[in-house]
Amino acid sequence: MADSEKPIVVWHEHSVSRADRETLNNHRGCVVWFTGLSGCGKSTIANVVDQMLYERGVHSYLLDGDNVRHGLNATPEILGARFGEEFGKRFGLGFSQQDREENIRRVGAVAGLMSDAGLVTLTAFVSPYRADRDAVRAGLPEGDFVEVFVDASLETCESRDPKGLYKKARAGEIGNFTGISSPYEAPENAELVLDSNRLTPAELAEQVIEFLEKAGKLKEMK
Ligand SMILES: Nc1ncnc2c1ncn2[C@@H]1O[C@H](COP(=O)(O)OS(=O)(=O)O)[C@@H](OP(=O)(O)O)[C@H]1O
Ligand SMILES: Nc1ncnc2c1ncn2[C@@H]1O[C@H](COP(=O)(O)OP(=O)(O)O)[C@@H](O)[C@H]1O
Repeated sequence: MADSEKPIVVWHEHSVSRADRETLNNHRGCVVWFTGLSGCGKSTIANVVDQMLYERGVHSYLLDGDNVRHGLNATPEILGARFGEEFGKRFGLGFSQQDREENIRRVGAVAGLMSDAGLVTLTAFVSPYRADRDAVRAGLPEGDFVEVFVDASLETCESRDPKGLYKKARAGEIGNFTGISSPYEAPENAELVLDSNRLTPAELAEQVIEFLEKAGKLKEMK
């Protein structure tokens, strides 16, 4: 590509800084990244944490895999139904390793912007590949990424199966299904491991809040 054809994008500095926004919010921003098998409890626990933060006056937002895959990172089927099959194939994200990598890259970028805006940003994605999660961590300022492994065995998740997906995956109706026909790489150095085989979502959410408090993320700044 000739130099004259290269797209030119230049970073623009904003006058309101992250520190300004954190002072206004009276707490720090960060990314709390929930990862684990489908059905391990990511959405449920993150939702309880979100509610607890809200009640404490902490500005938070939950990015949830199932929801984000309806909009920003819509699947080929959803996009195809709206804009045509060709468009869906080009821009939609499915569940191949590469599509999951791009899903997590984009979510990491959005979560980074939201924490820069001073929000405690909660994310609930299977995010099965260690390298993808580590890349999100590496792209954020030191200490911003709090990895929370929601640890539930495949047996536990399969017995919950609220959407009937494991049943379909076992029957071969869904391919590349995490834990069945696609890998899950558990974190090796997560900030927090939640025992979702034994404890309730409320107990586990309490552990997340305690961690955030100890890590100084909820500290008053005024
Ligand atoms: N093949 C396959 N593997 C895993 N999960 C599947 C699959 N197909 C559909 N689903 C449903 O999509 C949800 C996972 O989306 P994510 O964006 O979190 O996945 S990933 O991080 O890109 O791996 C996941 O949601 P949760 O059950 O809430 O985890 C499933 O409901
Ligand atoms: N710690 C837990 N103990 C028992 N049941 C749970 C727990 N966490 C979640 N559940 C239940 O398991 C199912 C799957 O939870 P969900 O939050 O949708 O998982 P994920 O988002 O990881 O797919 C739901 O029916 C939820 O009520």
